[in-house]
Amino acid sequence: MGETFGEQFSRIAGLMFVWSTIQQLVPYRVQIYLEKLWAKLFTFFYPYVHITFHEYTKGMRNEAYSCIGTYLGAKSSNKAKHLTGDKSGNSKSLTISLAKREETIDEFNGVQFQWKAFTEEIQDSSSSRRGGLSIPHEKNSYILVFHEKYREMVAERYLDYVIEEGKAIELSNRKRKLYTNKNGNDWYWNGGKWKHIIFQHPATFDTLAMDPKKKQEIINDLDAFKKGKEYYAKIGKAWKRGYLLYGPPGTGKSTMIAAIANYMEYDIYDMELTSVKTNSELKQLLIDTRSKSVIVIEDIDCSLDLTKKRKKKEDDGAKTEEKKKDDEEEEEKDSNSKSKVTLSGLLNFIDGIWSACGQERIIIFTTNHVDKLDPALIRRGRMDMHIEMSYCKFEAFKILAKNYLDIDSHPLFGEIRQLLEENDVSPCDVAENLMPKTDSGDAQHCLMKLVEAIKTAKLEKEKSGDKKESKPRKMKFNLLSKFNFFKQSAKGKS
Ligand SMILES: Nc1ncnc2c1ncn2[C@@H]1O[C@H](COP(=O)(O)OP(=O)(O)OP(=O)(O)O)[C@@H](O)[C@H]1O
Repeated sequence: MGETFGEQFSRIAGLMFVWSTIQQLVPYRVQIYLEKLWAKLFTFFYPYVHITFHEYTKGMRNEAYSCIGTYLGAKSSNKAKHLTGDKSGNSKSLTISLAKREETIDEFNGVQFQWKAFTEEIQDSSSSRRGGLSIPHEKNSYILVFHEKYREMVAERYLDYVIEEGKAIELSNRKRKLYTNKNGNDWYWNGGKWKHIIFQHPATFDTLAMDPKKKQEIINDLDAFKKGKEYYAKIGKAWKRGYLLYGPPGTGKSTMIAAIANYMEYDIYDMELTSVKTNSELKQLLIDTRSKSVIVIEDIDCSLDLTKKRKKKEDDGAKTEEKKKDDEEEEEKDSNSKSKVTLSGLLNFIDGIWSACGQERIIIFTTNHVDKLDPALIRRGRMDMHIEMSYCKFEAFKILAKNYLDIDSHPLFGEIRQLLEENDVSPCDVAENLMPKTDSGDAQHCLMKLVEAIKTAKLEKEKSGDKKESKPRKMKFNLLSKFNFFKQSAKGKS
């Protein structure tokens, strides 16, 4: 495979010329015989196979083309002479690709494969026919050339390898996105059902304050899921996993979502159910999501009145006809202003439709009130893991103290341990007190502040006589505002 494309083409052209001359000189019967001989001769003189990967097929962008481009760019950056560099908004670093008409050799299992970036200029004949200017546009493709004895290797291993490698490089190089189906201003919208911004959030499992054992269980589950492609295919199930995150406000449910997305290197789709009008719109939204993503429905109990129908059946038995009618009218008014997504629509969303629209997705529901949810929605198999995000106990506190104050121990730790055992304090409230307000704010000062805050909250609770109810958070932010805040502050710092 030392020849260039140019040399190969001139050899083919020579052979073609000989063949067309023969065709004109000999009778038809002899031509048929010669055709067979020609096929053998052609293979003998030119034993190479060409495979073309176009950028677009049937109007759709060909995923293989972009994976091949990424792979070749990475592999040939120190070999090919003409390369192009691109730093598009979606990529973390400079992307190198083969320049137009550039060739390169790739080696796989000791065999050499020749690649060429091919560009064909096409005149738009329809516009010139109508008297307008004919606008040239380009049709790009990559051509792979190999000796025909490697046909099997190419079909069974080499192409899979190139595409998988390309995907992996694309994944590590791309900026991840946070999508929403909600109306908003500063979102990038590409005509589909979702808009997006770049997802940047610093949360990791290291910074997440929770019981270390529980945390490890989640990490193990995610690891198993990541490696589960063959397993899910073997058992005939869609490659997806469902997590239900429940717990009081400020215990880190959204932070956990960010940590999961960062750990898995997935995009996030924040599904605002109240903006989805019908079940078919819900289905379309799901079909529009890409693999390697976390699909989140926050505060599922508030998004839809999923429990209404079930409860209504139970209550209806005890009502008078007049009361029933009044309630129905009230409900109708209510439902006109609300989403029409039903529980069964949502259940289809979780299992049925999944299999039809690709793989490798995690779906997360969050709620402050797990007891309000319909059991059908959260049964195991739909929500595979139920994760309780609870109040801050000492182990979780130590993680926050390390994150915020960079300390592993302090004389006040004993008292704090005791206070956290006796009182329900959310990690959010602990974090707020541990955050030094000025650069000179020292650990001692922050820990004292925390002790005081817990004691004051305890006294207030005792005064009001309500020992169980936790104080609701002053303001409720959705996932997008929370994550966008991190993005803005990261921008501010850079
Ligand atoms: N477990 C935790 N580990 C680390 N930080 C936490 C944790 N819980 C809360 N925080 C801090 O508190 C803030 C609020 O937490 P977060 O929004 O994740 O809670 P939430 O459970 O999603 O709350 P809500 O139910 O009100 O939406 C976070 O930005 C983070 O700084």
